[in-house]
Amino acid sequence: MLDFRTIPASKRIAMVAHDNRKTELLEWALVNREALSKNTLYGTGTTGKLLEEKLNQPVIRLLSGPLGGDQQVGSMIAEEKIDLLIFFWDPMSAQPHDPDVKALLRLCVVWNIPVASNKATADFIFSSPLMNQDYTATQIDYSTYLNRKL
Ligand SMILES: O=C(CO)COP(=O)(O)O
Repeated sequence: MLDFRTIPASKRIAMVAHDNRKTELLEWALVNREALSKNTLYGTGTTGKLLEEKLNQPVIRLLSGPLGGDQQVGSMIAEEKIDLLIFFWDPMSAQPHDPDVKALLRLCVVWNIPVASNKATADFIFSSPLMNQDYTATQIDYSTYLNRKL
């Protein structure tokens, strides 16, 4: 259940792509340039730089993924500073920072953050009426889980 609260309709969107999927993300971003321009964009180092050039829109740049960028995005999610993640990760190649990628995707589940890993999902999210509403993805209630008997 979504909780309609304080976050304005403009979303704080983190955008990340592995090297083999950067072109795909840039293509999607260009097609959706107008919708993206209504939001605040964050990106890992290289992805952020390429997006800024392509969109001619400021992208707040974090570190490159292998240097800690994924962890920075995860930390922002845990601090409720990111509303939505578009992460085109590479399903065909191992990354040196695979544990960071997994940790980021895990935190998205913990904090109930919508994640797009491909164009189809990104399109579904961007065409959702929820994009124009004030909502915050609230943390799943883990109290039962945490109180469980071991
Ligand atoms: O490696 C990444 C995500 O795991 C992305 O990092 P860059 O945007 O710096 O290429």
